[in-house]
Amino acid sequence: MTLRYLTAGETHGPQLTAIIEGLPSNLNLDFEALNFELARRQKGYGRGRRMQIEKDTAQIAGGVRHGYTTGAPVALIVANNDWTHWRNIMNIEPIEGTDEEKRRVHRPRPGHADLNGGLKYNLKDLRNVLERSSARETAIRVAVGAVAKQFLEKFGIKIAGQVIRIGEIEAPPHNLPLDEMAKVTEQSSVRVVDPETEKKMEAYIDRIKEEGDSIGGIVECIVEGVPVGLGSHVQYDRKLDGRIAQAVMSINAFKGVEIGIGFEAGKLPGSKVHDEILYSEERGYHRASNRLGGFEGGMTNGMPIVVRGVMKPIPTLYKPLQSVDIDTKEPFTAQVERSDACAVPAASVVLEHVVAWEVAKAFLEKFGGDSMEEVERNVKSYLAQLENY
Ligand SMILES: Cc1cc2nc3c(=O)[nH]c(=O)nc-3n(C[C@H](O)[C@H](O)[C@H](O)COP(=O)(O)O)c2cc1C
Ligand SMILES: C=C(O[C@@H]1CC(C(=O)O)=C[C@@H](OP(=O)(O)O)[C@H]1O)C(=O)O
Repeated sequence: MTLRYLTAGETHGPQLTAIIEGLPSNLNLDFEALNFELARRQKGYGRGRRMQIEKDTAQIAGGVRHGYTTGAPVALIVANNDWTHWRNIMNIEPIEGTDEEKRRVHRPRPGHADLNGGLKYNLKDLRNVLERSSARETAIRVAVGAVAKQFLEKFGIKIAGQVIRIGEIEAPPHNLPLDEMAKVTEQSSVRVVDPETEKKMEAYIDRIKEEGDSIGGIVECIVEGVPVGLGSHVQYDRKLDGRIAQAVMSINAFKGVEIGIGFEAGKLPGSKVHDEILYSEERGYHRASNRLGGFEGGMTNGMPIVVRGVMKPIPTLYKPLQSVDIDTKEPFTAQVERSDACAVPAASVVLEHVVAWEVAKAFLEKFGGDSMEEVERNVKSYLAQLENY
């Protein structure tokens, strides 16, 4: 059984829902850790007022008893506190009233899904598009990814993320071990290690906000402890680097993805790109460097997976941008309600979780098993095979 999930729910509807299928039984879930991940996603300098309304926690509505998975589908719910303010507007039953009362949206925002979704689904109320295209959905994706993260932790696989750039400000490189990096970035309002960079990024976001503008950036995620051989070279849709790229690009506002040195690889000769192969008794096969970010042939090579994604600036701007009213076909310059000015720190948490999911999925494909005990046996026997190779 492959691991899979679907989500449903609107940003101003009552809740977001996910169903995960294919998790082995007897996985002990730590609810506190799960909710901690949801809280992490809500933080970050530059977020709008919505995050003060929400206090995301996950409820489990199926597939878990006494803290352990049963092998049945796991149902997760994250409620929207803001729904109470949108009850009438989001009514599922038909309601009488004017457009104003229903708050019909007829002015599409450049950069958001509004116009394309309206045209494609033949919807004259663009709210029907934006409600689902909103990155509110990343809350439930983080809940799903947090379950995957906990599964991976049982096998010694750890994941952490950081912000690399916000607009013009780049974080300097550092050599902190993964655990340390996770601890330090957790204390940072912009998820960077260096306090000077944090200050600069905060000031930069303030300036952007004052100008009525928005800003994007670059985020990174590192996965350590991954065994050799997740994913496969034999078929395009089994290449794990390709699947991770798809997952990263599916995060709202992401416009690019890199594995390892990524686009730099196009500028350098092969001798400065490929990671030389070494062997020692204690470490077995390993690499002299990790420029390829843990992948060759769509398979993990045992080095840490390093993934970066670029987030464009938030589309909803206070600064007017030209658009066209779908009722009158007249141009207008958008005036806006509330929005995030910068959600890059939050996006770095989302990145960690979508990557965790893809790694967990590939892990279960490789090792199989209906219970944690069965997966553990399969992993152990594979690791013994590697040792004897
Ligand atoms: C964590 C996060 C928060 C976001 N917050 C906003 C926001 O407040 N306002 C907005 O217009 N877009 C926001 N976005 C981006 C939009 O959801 C995204 O641009 C939109 O769904 C269109 O999809 P696309 O940019 O991937 O093409 C956010 C994205 C993320 C990842
Ligand atoms: C709700 C979240 O992000 C939202 C993503 C979003 C968008 O258009 O993507 C727009 C904003 O929502 P609202 O229009 O209600 O202010 C953000 O707050 C969240 O991250 O939990």
